[in-house]
Amino acid sequence: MLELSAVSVRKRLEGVSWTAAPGQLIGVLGANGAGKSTLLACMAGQLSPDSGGCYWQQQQVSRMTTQVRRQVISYLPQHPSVSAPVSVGHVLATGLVNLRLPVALAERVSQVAREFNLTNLLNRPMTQLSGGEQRRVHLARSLSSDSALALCDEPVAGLDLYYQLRVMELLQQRARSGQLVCIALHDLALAARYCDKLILLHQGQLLASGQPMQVLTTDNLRRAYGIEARWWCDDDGVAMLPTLCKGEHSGDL
Ligand SMILES: Nc1ncnc2c1ncn2[C@@H]1O[C@H](COP(=O)(O)OP(=O)(O)OP(=O)(O)O)[C@@H](O)[C@H]1O
Repeated sequence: MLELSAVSVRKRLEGVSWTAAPGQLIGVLGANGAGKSTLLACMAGQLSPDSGGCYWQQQQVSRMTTQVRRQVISYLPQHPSVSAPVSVGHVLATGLVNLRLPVALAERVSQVAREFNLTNLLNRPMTQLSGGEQRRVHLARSLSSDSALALCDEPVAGLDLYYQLRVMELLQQRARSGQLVCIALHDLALAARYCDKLILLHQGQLLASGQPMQVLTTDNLRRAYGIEARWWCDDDGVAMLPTLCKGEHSGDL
């Protein structure tokens, strides 16, 4: 069980509380600057809260050793960086912190590469990939470990439509196999279609949480984003047409 209890972080997040059980795909939503990345970084133990706490199986994340945290939590930040000109295969292998045997490691790297259509890129340096290809490598790396909690900040940003759907399905599969997966997301239709539960932030505070259609209400969307939304749903999925609210805006444009 993941439990956030009245977490506040340097005026960027204020008193956010919620819980989530393993086996769920959780979407963290909100306008630019709402606090999504701050929340994920805090859950990953990259930022320590000023007050409150983030607990995984009753252990405070900020008090875990780095080694334990890397075994329990995989975290894909919004802007991961690779400083050295390393190959795709090398980046994938560094994500497999829980595997020690070289044969098992090599097999798992091939498997992950196949899953994310990266087999042909395994020997290429990261610096020679397109933005979307680099994103897929980072995603593959963060989802390749058998950590119990996976945190991904905007996993589908910069991906084409095929890979957006493919990645959302993979994230859903991870959740169905028992992982707790939390992602920050801007696409509300993908959130409605794939996530089990949504957390909607507004100006660093929790505006709503629950099942997608309980959270994505007209009032909440107007308040959080300054938009009106029209929805279409059928057996194949969910689509949304957003329009700006007349005479008001949630941002600072
Ligand atoms: N390193 C930092 N130091 C101080 N304030 C920061 C820092 N990073 C972000 N902030 C501020 O904290 C608030 C929340 O930022 P955060 O990155 O969590 O938003 P977000 O919801 O992820 O936004 P986006 O959708 O634009 O990625 C914003 O007001 C931002 O300006």
